[in-house]
Amino acid sequence: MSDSDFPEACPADSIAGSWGQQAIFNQIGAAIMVTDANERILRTNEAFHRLTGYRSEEIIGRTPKILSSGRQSPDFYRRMWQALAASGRWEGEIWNRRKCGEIYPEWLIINACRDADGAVTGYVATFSDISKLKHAESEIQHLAFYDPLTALPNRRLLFDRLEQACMAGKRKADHGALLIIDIDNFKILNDTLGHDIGDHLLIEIACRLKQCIRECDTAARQGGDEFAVMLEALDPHPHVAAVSAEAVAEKIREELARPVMLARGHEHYCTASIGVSLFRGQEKSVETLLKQADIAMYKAKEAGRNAIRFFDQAMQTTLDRRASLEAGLRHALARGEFVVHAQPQVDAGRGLVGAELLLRWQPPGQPVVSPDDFIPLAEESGLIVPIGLWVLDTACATLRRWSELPRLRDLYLSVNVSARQFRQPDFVDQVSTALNRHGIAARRLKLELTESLLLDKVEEVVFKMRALRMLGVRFSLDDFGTGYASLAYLKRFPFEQLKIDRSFIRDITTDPDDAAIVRAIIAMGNSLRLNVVAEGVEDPAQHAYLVEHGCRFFQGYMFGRPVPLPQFEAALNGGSEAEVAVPDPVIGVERG
Ligand SMILES: Nc1nc2c(ncn2[C@@H]2O[C@H](COP(=O)(O)O[C@H]3[C@@H](O)[C@H](n4cnc5c(=O)[nH]c(N)nc54)O[C@@H]3COP(=O)(O)O)[C@@H](O)[C@H]2O)c(=O)[nH]1
Repeated sequence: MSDSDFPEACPADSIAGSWGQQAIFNQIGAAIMVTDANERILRTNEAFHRLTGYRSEEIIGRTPKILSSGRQSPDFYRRMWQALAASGRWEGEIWNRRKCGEIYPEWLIINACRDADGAVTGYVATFSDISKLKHAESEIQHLAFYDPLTALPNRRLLFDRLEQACMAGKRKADHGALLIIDIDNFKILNDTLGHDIGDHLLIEIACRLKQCIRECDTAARQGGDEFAVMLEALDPHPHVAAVSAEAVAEKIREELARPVMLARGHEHYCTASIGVSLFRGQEKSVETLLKQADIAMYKAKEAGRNAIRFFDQAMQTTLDRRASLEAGLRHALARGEFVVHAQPQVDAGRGLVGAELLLRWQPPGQPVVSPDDFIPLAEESGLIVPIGLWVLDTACATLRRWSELPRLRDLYLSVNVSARQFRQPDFVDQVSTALNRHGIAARRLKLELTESLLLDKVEEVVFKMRALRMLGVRFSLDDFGTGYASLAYLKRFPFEQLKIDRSFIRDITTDPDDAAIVRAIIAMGNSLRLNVVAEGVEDPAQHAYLVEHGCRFFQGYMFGRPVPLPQFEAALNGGSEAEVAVPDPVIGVERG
């Protein structure tokens, strides 16, 4: 039965009396209470007794005040009576008290009863307990705004609170600070010890973060191993605010560095990289603030992790430059602004065995942009996929041309393949399409991969490499020594070549540690039957040392700097070879 079932114009006692059949009244699921015009209770039903705990004889003749919880203000009741007087009806949420003293929320509908002259003769109230509904609502609310694992506010709630803090900051002129806290090497812990242990660590981190901040601050989990802390009302002076924020960041860093006892007896030492950005009022948007703190956090990572970095103007300048570079990069391919340079690779007798193709970006009217500046950007934005395809296609087209020139047809060409490009599901197809389109021998194409690619989804990487090896394509491991892969680990991957990173070659004749590392890499590489290439060879002393210790292939300024591809081809194909700066060039055939 709904409230509309009650007649609008009828005397209350007639409802009580004429519906005299208490049995019918009692079958109604909602609690019902009928009062006279003075609010004296005339009649109630079974549902009323179940809900309030009062029996009929305890309640008849009393007023509904007996149910009052005291939670509603006098103003609330004033408005309720105004509505009843005006429209004869009121509906809303109200907190009442059961006989046992328990306070509960109910949805209450009151209809005024009037006689034929329109005078109020009483009221009929129907109500139901909405505790379960409220509980479900608050659970939904919790799930929407809190992280289920750590019970910390989630990214959404943090965003709301940042917006509120910025609005409050405008009035108070105080600076606040946002700290982005990323747990170093969390992925390794998760992958090696399992997700349960990873979860355990995240919960412990959440507890420690809460201990480091004041009641008015917010600690949140952004997702994964990234947390955030919002510090409010620090100081009107940015320097003072920065000092306070740094003190909290340092406290967090120290607190997180204390050992954590994980399940199965693992004692874990955790470090964190923390980025800080100050804010005041609405000087910047919350999106900008989050971005800035994030950039500062990446600076902390770049500084070797376990560090704190503040976002500052220099970082903003970098950000602006990156944004304009990215905008330009989006059109660079379509506008034909990319070119490739080639750098020779030689054997121990200085015979040319191949070349590496290196990408250059030449925006019109501007200086050439170094790949070190635009490749990371292209990777982040995904543009590396079409750009990498273009390089691959250019390499195949070049090999096709070379195949018809006797002095060049035995050379191989190496191209760099970024992790994101390699991870494309159709990467194998992309390579084989490029090979077929130009009809070249796949063994002349060498793909340079870096160690970082080998640390994740190993089976997938091996599968793709094997598929391409079956076509004849060869693989070179680039920048070896800078990552984490050991030579034993490398045995799983079908590499044919290994390039010692140039940072080890630079001081090889003066730094005994670098020299020892290089000797070990050459010895192990040779024993694994890999062609070891030393890159970055700049002078004869480095070259002599490398030859003496068994290195057989070389790349570096000593044998030729990267030059535009047409210049490289012209020099080798009948032109002046000195232009390629390959001293004593002997066009050789690759060994091994
Ligand atoms: N995913 C792709 N990455 C690419 C591509 N083209 C280049 N790159 C990567 O960019 C990084 C920088 O490259 P670059 O500025 O071209 O530097 C190369 C050489 O110029 C430099 N080099 C070579 N010899 C010497 C030397 O004797 N001294 C010295 N100081 N530098 C030297 O080394 C770079 C070659 O690096 P590598 O590829 O590791 O062999 C670089 O990481 C490129 O990989 C591309 O098309 N796709």
